[in-house]
Amino acid sequence: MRLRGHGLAWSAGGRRIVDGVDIECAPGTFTGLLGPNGSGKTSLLRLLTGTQVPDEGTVTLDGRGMHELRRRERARHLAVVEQHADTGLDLTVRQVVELGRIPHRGRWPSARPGTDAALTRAMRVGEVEALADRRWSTLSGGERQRVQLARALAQEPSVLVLDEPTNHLDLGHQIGFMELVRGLGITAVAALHDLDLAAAFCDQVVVMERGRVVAGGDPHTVLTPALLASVYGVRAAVDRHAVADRLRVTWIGTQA
Ligand SMILES: Nc1ncnc2c1ncn2[C@@H]1O[C@H](COP(=O)(O)OP(=O)(O)OP(=O)(O)O)[C@@H](O)[C@H]1O
Repeated sequence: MRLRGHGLAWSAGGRRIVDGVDIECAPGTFTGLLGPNGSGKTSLLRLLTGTQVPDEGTVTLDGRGMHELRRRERARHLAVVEQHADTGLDLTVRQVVELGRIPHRGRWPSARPGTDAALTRAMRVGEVEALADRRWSTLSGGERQRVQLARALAQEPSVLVLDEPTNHLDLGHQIGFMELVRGLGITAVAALHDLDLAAAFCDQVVVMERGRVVAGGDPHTVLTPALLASVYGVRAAVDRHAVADRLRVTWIGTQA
């Protein structure tokens, strides 16, 4: 599905947090949303998912207004992995993942646990089968992130929205997570801080600064030393790693 935000603006605390943003995520592509702390990435994602209503502008999913969709219908198309997700209840991992099935079957928990193929698949793909009977409250940060991804996968969405999904993950799981999201072949958009991961896995990156989009497009075109200096205030070299054959960002220092 095509996710599009047009002319999006949102203010809070007397300040423009998102300021005239246009963004388009083509079907089946992976978009990395980049930018310094406080630049508006989470706020923009909340507008795109319909969690927050924009003051100005529109969000559409395959041309239909996000707010025309009923909550359940929206949840059948679009899944969200938030930065600090919490269930509010002390559920087991299997129960948390099962929450993702509610939009499809309208009830929870399942009458016959283990018979839902989508649930079983999401547990397997998210690599959380071994944690199935553990209490959510006892999980590590990285384990919680993987369980939230499994819950989102259980929704069988066409669009996946992720807010800093790799921030608690070890190196192997970071790479595995990005490979997994890319391999799903669905429309995905993720706020990311790791520029190397974004360049390696995203079809396009969109860079925010003070609520505005300041650059967007192919990571290799967008992630230049000049952009990193102006947006992050960092002197950096950008080259292609000889062995990995991937774009590599090496920071040299902050700008004097
Ligand atoms: N409800 C709110 N009321 C007031 N200010 C807010 C509100 N929500 C967000 N902000 C402010 O808006 C700015 C953008 O926040 P946002 O969380 O979208 O940034 P971000 O790019 O996701 O940051 P980070 O990389 O640190 O996660 C911040 O300065 C934040 O303090």
